[in-house]
Amino acid sequence: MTRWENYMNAAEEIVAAYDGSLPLHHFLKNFFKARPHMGSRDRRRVQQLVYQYYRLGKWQPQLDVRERMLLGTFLCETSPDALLGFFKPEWNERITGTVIDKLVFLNLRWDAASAFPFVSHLSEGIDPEAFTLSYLQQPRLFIRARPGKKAAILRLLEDAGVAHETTGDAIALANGIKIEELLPDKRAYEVQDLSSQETGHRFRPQPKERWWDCCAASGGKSILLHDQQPSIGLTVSDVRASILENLHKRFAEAGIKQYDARVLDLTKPVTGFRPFKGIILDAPCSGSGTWGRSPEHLFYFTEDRITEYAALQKKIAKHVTPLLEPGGRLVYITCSVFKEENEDAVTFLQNECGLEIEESGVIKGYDREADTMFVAVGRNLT
Ligand SMILES: C[S@@+](CC[C@H](N)C(=O)[O-])C[C@H]1O[C@@H](n2cnc3c(N)ncnc32)[C@H](O)[C@@H]1O
Repeated sequence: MTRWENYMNAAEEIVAAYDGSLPLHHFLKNFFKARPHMGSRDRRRVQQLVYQYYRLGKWQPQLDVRERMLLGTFLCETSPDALLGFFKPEWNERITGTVIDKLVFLNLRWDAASAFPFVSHLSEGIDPEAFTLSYLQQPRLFIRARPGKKAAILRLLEDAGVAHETTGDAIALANGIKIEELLPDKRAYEVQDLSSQETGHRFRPQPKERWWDCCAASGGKSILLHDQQPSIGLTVSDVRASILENLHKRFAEAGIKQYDARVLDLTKPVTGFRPFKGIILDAPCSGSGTWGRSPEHLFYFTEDRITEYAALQKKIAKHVTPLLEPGGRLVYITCSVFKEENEDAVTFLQNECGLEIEESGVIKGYDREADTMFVAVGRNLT
């Protein structure tokens, strides 16, 4: 059997065994751990086949797993591929064409609604075809240069001959780059998606204000906020004590020492805080704006979960908004593309939480190899 056939067999075995209950990258880690004879090159190639299979979502369901993997490879790859050359040499000759050219060659039509069965839930302004086609590519890796560090980072990248692109403080790099080896000073940057960085344009903290990042996770938004105004009084919380451990480590690396951290379940009323000038509610959500990085969700996510997330977001919003000072601002963020988690949440913030909405909208990432997010700013006018 050739190497290519072995790769196909392993990838098929993975797809047959995987049921979506673990993140795919965890499942793959366990799968390869149990097969130490597979070298890193073999693992990478098998993994790529599996991801390309899921990138097609539920499009072309009549094809068997093998055919879908080859179709995924053809549509997702942009340079000649030895495995594709072995199984489908006539496709491999056209690999450098655009996705549209490839579809024409195969006499296929992209069907956004079958690739992504949740099209009817998309937030306003999202183009279904462009958005769903973006799942064929993994978004790029983005870092955020911390204040005063951008020039030094760019010098290091240039000296190492690493391709990169900058947008403000964001630097886009190819996936798979060994960032820790390239940029050993961890205080100089944070790994953070471009759209996620742009949510921070709405924070606008003033000196000495009190801010609360109420769903802080490991603190990506908090560090961004603190970099904008290091004199703020910062409170962070999350329902998971374990993720706050990561936050403490990340804050220490970022040189942030003064803050208050609490484990809080915001589905319950919150007591013991003085009101805040600013609250960041980076809500637990479907993550559908980031599925280009985890395309297995295209296959395993179920529609009923949209309603569950929307209910959770409303419950949290209802409990945190009373902690806004008069004139204080709430920045509501999701990495979702579903209107139930976005526009409907804004209506709720306005009608049920009494906030005046200053701005709201999608931050598109799908047309620039980044995640797609949603942000709204509401003010307490009482
Ligand atoms: C989108 S993540 C936050 C990401 C983070 N702000 C960042 O920039 O890295 C949402 C967080 O909400 C937390 N969460 C979920 N349910 C919660 C609840 N009931 N109360 C408080 N936090 C909750 C999750 O543990 C998760 O860490």
